[in-house]
Amino acid sequence: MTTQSMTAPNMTAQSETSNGARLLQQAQAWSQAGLIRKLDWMLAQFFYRQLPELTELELLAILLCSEANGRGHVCLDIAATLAQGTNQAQGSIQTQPGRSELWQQADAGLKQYLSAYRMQDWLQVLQGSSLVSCQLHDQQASSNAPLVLAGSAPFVLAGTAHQPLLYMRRYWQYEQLIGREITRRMQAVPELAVASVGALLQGLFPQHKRAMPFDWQMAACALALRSRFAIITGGPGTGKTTTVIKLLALLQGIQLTGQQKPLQILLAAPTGKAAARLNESIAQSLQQLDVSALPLPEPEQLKAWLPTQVQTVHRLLGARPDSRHFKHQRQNPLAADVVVVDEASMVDVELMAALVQALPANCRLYLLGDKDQLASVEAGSVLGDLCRFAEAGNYRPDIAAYLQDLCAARVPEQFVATEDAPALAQVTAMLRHSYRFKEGGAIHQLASLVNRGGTATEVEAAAAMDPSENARSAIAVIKAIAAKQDSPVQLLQQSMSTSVGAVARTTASTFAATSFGDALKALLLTGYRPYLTAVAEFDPAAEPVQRNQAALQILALQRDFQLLGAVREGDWGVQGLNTRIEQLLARHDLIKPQGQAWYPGRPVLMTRNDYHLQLMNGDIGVCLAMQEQDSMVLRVAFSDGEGGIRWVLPSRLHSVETVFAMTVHKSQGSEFGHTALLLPASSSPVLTRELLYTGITRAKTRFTLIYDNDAVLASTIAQRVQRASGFALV
Ligand SMILES: Nc1ncnc2c1ncn2[C@@H]1O[C@H](COP(=O)(O)OP(=O)(O)OP(=O)(O)O)[C@@H](O)[C@H]1O
Repeated sequence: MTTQSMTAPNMTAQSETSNGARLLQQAQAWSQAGLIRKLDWMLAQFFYRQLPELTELELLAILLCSEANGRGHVCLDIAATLAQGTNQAQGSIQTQPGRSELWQQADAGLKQYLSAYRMQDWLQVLQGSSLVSCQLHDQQASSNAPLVLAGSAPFVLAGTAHQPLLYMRRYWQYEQLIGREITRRMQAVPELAVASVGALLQGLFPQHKRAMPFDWQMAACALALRSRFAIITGGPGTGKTTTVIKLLALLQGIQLTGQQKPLQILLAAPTGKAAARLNESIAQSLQQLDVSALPLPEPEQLKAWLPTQVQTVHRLLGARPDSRHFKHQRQNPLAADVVVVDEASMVDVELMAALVQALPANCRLYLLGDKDQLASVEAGSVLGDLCRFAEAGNYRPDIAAYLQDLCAARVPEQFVATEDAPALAQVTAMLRHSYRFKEGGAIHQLASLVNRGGTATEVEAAAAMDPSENARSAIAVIKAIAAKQDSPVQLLQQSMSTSVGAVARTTASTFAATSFGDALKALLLTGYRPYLTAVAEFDPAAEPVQRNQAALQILALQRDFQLLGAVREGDWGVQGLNTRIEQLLARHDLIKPQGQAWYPGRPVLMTRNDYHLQLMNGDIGVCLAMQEQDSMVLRVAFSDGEGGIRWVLPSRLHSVETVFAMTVHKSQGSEFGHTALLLPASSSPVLTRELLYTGITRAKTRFTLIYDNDAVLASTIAQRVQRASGFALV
């Protein structure tokens, strides 16, 4: 491909139609260069074939809208695209070395296309397009407006004239649906007998056990009680599960007091792994729940009314194989009075829309999650968008007074706002104190520092003018945290400059030796040795009970160390790492693959739900050899979530990958004893503060950051995930 083939449009001489054809030619080159996806180009081409009269700008809009969806945006933010030009477009680069020159050319070509049009041109063309329904509205428009179906055009132009947003129609409908359902639930404030509720609340949060004068966990319960929709957000270990169990106890306590039947409560999480983890922490929270001080005739009865089983959101909704549609939807809603979704940051806009549609009208919906974690892999960042008031509180004076009544403590002044503070803020609670990591503990310190972009306080973070400067100065603090004696945070600098060409020239056997430095090798060998030693000691002929116990032990040891990668592909992507780690472990006799895909000790990650095998996306299993009758066979051991083992034939596992290393995205919803995160050598759009924060917060006891240079670390801290959406509605 030549430079010329990717150059800019000639807007003047040609007719619009032939410009359209030329744009598609360019788009093909852009997709070959990795700037956009093939799908984006093909979509624009499809429309052009159907409607050859489409103008260049309409085709460009289709192309960029599709490309934006591919990067997780719900819509194309036209103003941001025009303002940021290349920066915005750079988000689509898949860090694939060797592509960069072509990519730069493609990027320059696209930039020229963008610079040829002003916002007015976009608005004019899109408003007049047969492909676009126009739903532009004034920012002040009522959020209670009924859902307008916007005809049947495949695209919808929404937002405002200053910030127009172009949607593929279905994404626009998802947003409308979610907004409408949330607004409806927030407006339907249930009747509360404040005095008796206050007594129950005081019983669950006795004064002497409160960590600080104003207990945010208690406030979260109080806020959620008065609404059919609420959000509880907070970092790891801030007590989201503990709080929601108390909230559910309160709701059932109110039922008991009023001699009503128990509420039907359903608990869900987006992945099997997250559901399994929530199952464990629910069990722990229930055990710790002290109901003795509750003003009820038989307080212990309350515990029997609390749910213990968590399912995936897909299972809850009744997913159908190979279908986007669920068993439960508007015509066949869930039988539930309360639905709680944990790890809600991982729920994408499509799944959230399916969920809210499946709720009966009076059902309460509570979302829990860490707003600062990476958003869902699919389009949308629903929790992050809905949590935009969480830091500041923004409670109206009447809500602050209500909280003071119920919690017998004043809401700190900085969190109280004016009468017209947004409705969403009144149902959002942020838990601000970590009980798992010692406050001031090194991992917690590191996570907070990264989360604030290197600034000392949240207020400074919000006001930061130069994120790069803050991020650079944060590195000295990170080094100081790691340098403390016995620090659970470790920094490991590793040269990662090996180019793809060099890798190709290196034989497989010498490659690992040259690529992993001694310190990294030592880290990996120490990390994997305990579980691989247990695999080697696994007795293939043991009785089933002993066998299961040994397998459970191996799975627990496997979770003690996990390497996380920032990207999938490239020199230091997860796929390459897994291959090289296998080679390293084989050289040290810790595994014996002998050229086979399946071998004892191979850890595998489920990449899709498999309902037949009852295995969920995110489940991790370990391959083990065992004796069956007279022959040795391989079986993969997965936890069954109830303290037992599910043994699966390797040949039945179609959607698995080796997981010595996994991506940070896949690690969401999981925790590991020692977590090591590897950042690649050069900055890329995928290296963001949210990614680093998510990686750090997977660590329970130790965290190691493997990185090449300070610059990549600084740019990772400075760069934020920004996803376009129209959730300014609630
Ligand atoms: N108010 C509290 N006082 C003392 N300990 C608490 C309190 N709240 C929570 N904890 C403890 O802190 C730990 C973390 O709590 P919990 O699991 O509820 O947090 P979480 O926010 O749900 O965590 P995760 O990050 O795993 O989602 C638990 O051991 C819990 O018992």
